[in-house]
Amino acid sequence: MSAPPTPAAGRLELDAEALYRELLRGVRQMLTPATHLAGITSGGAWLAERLQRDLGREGAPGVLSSALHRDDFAQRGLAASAQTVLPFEVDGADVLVLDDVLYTGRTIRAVLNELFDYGRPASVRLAVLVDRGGRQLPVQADFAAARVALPAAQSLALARAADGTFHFQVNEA
Ligand SMILES: O=c1cc[nH]c(=O)[nH]1
Repeated sequence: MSAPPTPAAGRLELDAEALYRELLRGVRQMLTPATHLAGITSGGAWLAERLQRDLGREGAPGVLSSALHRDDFAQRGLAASAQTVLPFEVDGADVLVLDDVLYTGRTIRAVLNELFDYGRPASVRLAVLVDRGGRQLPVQADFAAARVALPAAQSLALARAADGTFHFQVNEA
């Protein structure tokens, strides 16, 4: 159900607002009334917040932080990043995890551990704005609004303007 691969352009042009609309369409098809959205901080949490609103859902979505379960915790320590907030009962829940960019799969592994610290969900699915390949773990998205191939030297992250609109930040290492 994911979009076909987008050919990697020499100069990457990713329209985050267009991809958001594609994500909204995909997520709408994945939802049941019992599904809870939970976004990975920070880009995924922004996506979940806007999706929750655009889907006309009550309350706030969950926020998941990978900080406590990162496999490089020893090197990085605890960054002053947002904390996990899950405003629903995790036991038995159907959880749809949102993230901006799926890359190695390590963040997803970490937030799954985080989620299971709060309970035993009935199911967990993953929807992302961009799948950039480069997986190091057996993780896949149930929905990706776009698939792109990027050189390892480039980092890609979602940014949010003051008016709430999205764009991508591409950085050369
Ligand atoms: O656990 C994690 C998550 C993201 N990136 C890493 O290198 N490790």
